[in-house]
Amino acid sequence: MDLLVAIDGPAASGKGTLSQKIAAHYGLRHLDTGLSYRAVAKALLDSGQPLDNEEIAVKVAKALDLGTMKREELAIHAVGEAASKIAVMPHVRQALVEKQREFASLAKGAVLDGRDIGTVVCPDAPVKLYVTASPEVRATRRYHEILARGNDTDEAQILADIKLRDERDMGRSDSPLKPAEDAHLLDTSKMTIEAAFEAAKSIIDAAAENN
Ligand SMILES: Nc1ncnc2c1ncn2[C@@H]1O[C@H](COP(=O)(O)OP(=O)(O)OP(=O)(O)O)[C@@H](O)[C@H]1O
Ligand SMILES: Nc1ccn([C@@H]2O[C@H](COP(=O)(O)O)[C@@H](O)[C@H]2O)c(=O)n1
Repeated sequence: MDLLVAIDGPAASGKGTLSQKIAAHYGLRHLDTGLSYRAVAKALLDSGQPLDNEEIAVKVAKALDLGTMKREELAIHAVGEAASKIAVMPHVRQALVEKQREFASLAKGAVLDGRDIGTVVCPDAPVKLYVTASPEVRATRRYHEILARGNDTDEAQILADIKLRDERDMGRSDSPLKPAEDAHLLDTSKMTIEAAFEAAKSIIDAAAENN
């Protein structure tokens, strides 16, 4: 299917899980754009460089090859926090958005997920979803995810981090996280992964019929 699906939402809302399932179901390529911000942040952390120097961060962003990003290496909670700090920098965003748009245009049908896909990266996408869940539900999901990876963690701290990250992502001046005007809202707080997928599928199938 030649279809572009834009999925946005806050941290741990389930947009990545949903995007993967949608991509597999419709035979589309998938780009988790959060990984690109994480990759830049991790490269800076690993090389002992500051997270608040835009010039350095832009160089790293421009050199990034989206094809080399490895989810397992970038999934660490602290890398997500660092990513949201460099994501406030307009020139870093510009460099990454360029690569993300290229992915979207080269692919014959794709799912992109992130924070600004429906509003900035692919504003003309025919299907846009804004996936959300309460901060408490998201913190509990992330807590269990970290425990399942065999790491110890503190759920209250995760909730505090999630709230801070929401503030940073929704409050920045460049490309803040918000639903596109034509996005379908999907609150998964009380939905299983399967139920969320079924709801998303109905939205996508209806949109595909109308196009
Ligand atoms: N509807 C759901 N019910 C229960 N657990 C869910 C649901 N959706 C996702 N999860 C789980 O919640 C966790 C976070 O999901 P996921 O990684 O997809 O979120 P995300 O929005 O992509 O997060 P991030 O922005 O931090 O990458 C995962 O462990 C996933 O399995
Ligand atoms: N399109 C995007 C995607 C991500 N970000 C920033 O990166 C952080 C990490 O993203 P995850 O989805 O992997 O959690 C996120 O908190 C955002 O600050 C972005 O700005 N735009």
